[in-house]
Amino acid sequence: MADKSPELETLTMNMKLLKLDPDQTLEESPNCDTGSLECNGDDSNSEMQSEQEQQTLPIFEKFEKLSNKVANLRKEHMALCNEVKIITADSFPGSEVFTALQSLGEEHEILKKKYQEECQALKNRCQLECSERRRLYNEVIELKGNIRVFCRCRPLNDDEIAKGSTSVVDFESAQENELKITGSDSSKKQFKFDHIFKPEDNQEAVFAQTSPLVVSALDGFNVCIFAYGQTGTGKTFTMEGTNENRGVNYRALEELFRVSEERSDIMKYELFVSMLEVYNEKIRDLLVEDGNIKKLEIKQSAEGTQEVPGLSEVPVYKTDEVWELLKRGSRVRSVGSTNANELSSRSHCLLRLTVLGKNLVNGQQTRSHLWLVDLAGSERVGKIEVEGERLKESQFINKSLSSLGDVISALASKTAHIPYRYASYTLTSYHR
Ligand SMILES: Nc1ncnc2c1ncn2[C@@H]1O[C@H](COP(=O)(O)OP(=O)(O)OP(=O)(O)O)[C@@H](O)[C@H]1O
Repeated sequence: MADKSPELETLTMNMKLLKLDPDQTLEESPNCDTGSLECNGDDSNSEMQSEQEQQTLPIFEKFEKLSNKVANLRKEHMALCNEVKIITADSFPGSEVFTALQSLGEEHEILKKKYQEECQALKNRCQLECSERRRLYNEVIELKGNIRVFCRCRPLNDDEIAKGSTSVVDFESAQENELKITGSDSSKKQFKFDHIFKPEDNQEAVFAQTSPLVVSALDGFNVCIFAYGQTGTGKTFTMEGTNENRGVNYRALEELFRVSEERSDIMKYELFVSMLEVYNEKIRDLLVEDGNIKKLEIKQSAEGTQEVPGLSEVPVYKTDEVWELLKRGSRVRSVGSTNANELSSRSHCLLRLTVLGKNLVNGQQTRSHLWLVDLAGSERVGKIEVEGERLKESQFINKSLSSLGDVISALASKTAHIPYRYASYTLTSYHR
C-alpha cells in the first residue's frame, strides 16, 4: 500500500487502540468497489443514506468505509495526474508548437523582406527598360527621319483598262524605293520614297509598314499618319478600306487592342475614338449621336498639342465594336461626285485615337494621340472640270492642303517656326 495520509494515520492509530488490524481492514473492503469513482458518493441520496448508515455502523466499519474512500480518492488523483501527463505530452506539445510557430514567423519575415527587395529590383529594371525602349525608339525615329513618306500605286480600274490606259509608272527600280514615271512627252521623272507599294500589294502589306508607328502610340508618342494624293488614287481605300479589305484605321485599332492585351501584365490601357471632318473650313464631329453640327475649333493646349474642345470621345473596349463605329462616322462624311471619282471625299477626315496608359509597376501614366487622316483629294480644278459648289469645295481643299504642305516642309527642314497656327486658321477660318 502507498504512503498513508495524516487522516489515515489517525484512523490507523485509533484502530490499533481498538486492537484491530488496520491493514487487513483496508485491503478487504466488502461493500465498496475500490476502482470505482462512484464510491465518492456523487449521488446525494446515496450519500445521505450512507451517512445514516454510518451513524448506525459500529466504529470499525466506519473506519473501514472512510479508509476505502480515502484510498479511492488517492487512486483517482493518481489516475487524473497520469491522464494530464499523457494529454500534455501527446496533444499539446506546447513549447514545440510555440517554437515552430515562432520560427515560421521568422522565416515569413525573411521571405517577405526578400520578395520586397526582389520586387523593388524588378521595378527598377522595368523602369530602366522602359526608358531604354523610348531612347531606342527616338534613335530609330531620328535615323529614319521624323517624317516618312510611302507611295502606294493602285491597280488600274476597269474603266482605265477599257480605255486602253497603261501604267506610266516603272516599278523596276521600286526595290530601291525609287519610282520612275514616264511623262506624256516621254520625259522621265524620278522620285524617292521611304517605301513603295506596288499595285499588287494588299492592305496587309501596307499596314505591316505602318504598324510600328501605331504601336509607338502605346508608348506615349503622338503619331500622325495621313493619306495624301490626287482624287481617285486610293486614299480612302487605304485608310478606311472596304468590309472585305479593311484599311489602316481598323487595323490600327485592332493592333492597339492586340498589343494592349499582350502588355496587360504591366500596362493598363484605355482607348477612345473621335472622328471629325474639315469640310469647307468647318469642323464637324462625325460621331455626335444626333448628327448635329457642333461649332468646334482647334486650340493649342498648354503642353503644345492641338486639341479640339467639345469633340466626342467614344471609349472602345474590343475590336468587334470598332468597325461599325468607323462606318457610322464615315457614312456622315461629306462626299460628292467629281468626274475623277464617283464617290469623292470632299472633306479631310480625321480619326483620332486617344491612348491612356498606366504602368502597373511604377504607376507612370501616358496620354497620346494617334491621328489617322484621309485628306480630301488634291486636284487640278481645270483638269476635273468642276464648277459651282464643287469648285468652291476644291478651292478650300487646295488652300488647306497648301497650308499643310507648308507645315510639313517646315518640319522636314527643321526650321524654328512651324506655321501650325496658319494651317489651323486655314482649316477653321469659317468660325472666326
Ligand atoms: N489598292 C487598291 N486596290 C483596289 N482598288 C482600289 C485600290 N485603291 C483604290 N481602289 C479603288 O479605286 C477607287 C477610288 O479610290 P478612293 O475612293 O479610295 O480614292 P480617293 O483617293 O480617296 O479619292 P478622293 O480623293 O476623290 O476621295 C475606289 O473604287 C477604290 O475601291
